[in-house]
Formats: sequence, C-alpha cells, structure tokens
Amino acid sequence: MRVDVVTIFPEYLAPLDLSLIGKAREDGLLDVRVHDLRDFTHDRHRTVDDTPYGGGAGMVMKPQPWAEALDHVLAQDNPSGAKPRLIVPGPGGQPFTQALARELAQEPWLAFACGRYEGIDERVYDHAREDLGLEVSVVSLGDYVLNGGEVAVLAMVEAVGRLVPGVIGNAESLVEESHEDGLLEYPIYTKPSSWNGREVPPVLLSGNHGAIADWRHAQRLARTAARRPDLLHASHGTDGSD
Ligand SMILES: O=C(OCc1ccccc1)c1cn[nH]c1
Repeated sequence: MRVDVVTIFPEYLAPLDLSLIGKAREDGLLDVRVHDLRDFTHDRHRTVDDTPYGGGAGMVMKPQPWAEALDHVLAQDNPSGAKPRLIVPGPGGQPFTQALARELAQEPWLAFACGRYEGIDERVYDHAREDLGLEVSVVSLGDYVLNGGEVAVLAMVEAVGRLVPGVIGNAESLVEESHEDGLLEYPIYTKPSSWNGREVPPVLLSGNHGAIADWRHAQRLARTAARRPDLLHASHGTDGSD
C-alpha cells in the first residue's frame, strides 16, 4: 500500500518511521511519503492560509497550494495514472471505525490531507472530486477538535497499516481484538498466576478450552454492556426492547 500525507508539519509524521509501521516501510509493505504543503507555495513567506470570506475567527487554508500538492502526489511515480482515495481528517467527518479501517486497508493507495487552522477552502474538496476524479472522505476520530489533522493521520495510518497483510507478524492477534466483531475484548492475564494477593481466574488455568471460550465471551458481553451499550444494540440483534 502506498500512503501519501500532505501537511505543513512533516515532522509530525516522524513516528511513522518507528516500530511496526517503520518495519513495514523497510519491508516494502507500506510506501509512506510525506509532503510539505509549503513546498507548493511561491511567495517569500510560503503562505498557506488567509482570512475567511464572510468574516469569522481564524484562518482558512488557501486552495492553490493544495491543488499543486495534490497534482504532485498524483504525478509522482504514477505512470498508470492510478488514483488514490483521499482522506481528510476533520471534526465534521464520518466516524473512523475498525470497519472503515478494514475498508481502507483494501485500498492500494491512500492520500491524507492534514488540515490546520479552521480548515481547507471548500473548493479543494470540489476540485479533488470533480477535476481530479478522486473519492474524497472527511473522517473524524471523535467528537473533539484537534489543532490539525496530523495526529488523526498518525492514528489512521497505524490502524489501517496494521491490517495490511504481512505488517503484523501474527495475524491471529488481529482476530480477537476490540471492535473486531462488535464486542470489546476480554480481560487478559499473564505470569505469575498469583500476584500481590490477586489470582488469575482459575478457569484460565484449567486447560478446558470450551470453558475458557465461554468465560471469555461472557466477559466481552459484560464489558461491552458496561462500557459501550451502544455497540450491543447496534451489532447483536437486540433492539433495546429486552
Ligand atoms: O480536529 C480534527 O482534525 C483536525 C482539523 C482539521 C480541519 C480543521 C480543524 C482541525 C479531528 C477531530 N476528530 N478527528 C479529526
């Protein structure tokens, strides 16, 4: 998978060079390219923002640098003229979920646009869709506001990248994760079996795999009911009437 990120803070994406994602890049499983939006400005101050038409607080990211940056992304090492799916993190976007991460992990090429200030001139979205023929999705990590899209892109690239075959050595560990099938994960324990006067639940030491599976499923249901009842009604058939 190829991943392009356009940002005014390229150094914010440095953590993608670390650990799993870093190794995946070395192994050629992920091709991550970070572009500085200011490289696509032409004035002495490398201006990327200006005041909003209609008034209001804050600044808006100018359209021209974004158009040139996207042209560069589309042209770089792309003889076939393939198109990336463009993801723009923003508080007003569709929720980023494990289901969306799985969907994005199927894409051969993703491009992320990191907004700053109050956001990006709306015409950039129209230009990307109508003139560049890109599928554009505004995606939110949650109902809160960050100063820019970079932190959200780090989270999304990690969540998506780890689903790309080969990135995680033990694909088994991808199965029983929270949200993988609509339930939160069960409690986990490791040695020693007795610690600080606290014991590991005996069933886990019993070797009875059926009982262990039952206990774990019961724990997942209980945890989900306690912490995320919304998930229970959504994906387990209960319409909330019971
Ligand atoms: O704040 C966010 O993105 C950064 C951003 C983008 C555009 C304008 C302002 C801020 C965000 C919140 N949840 N998910 C993403």
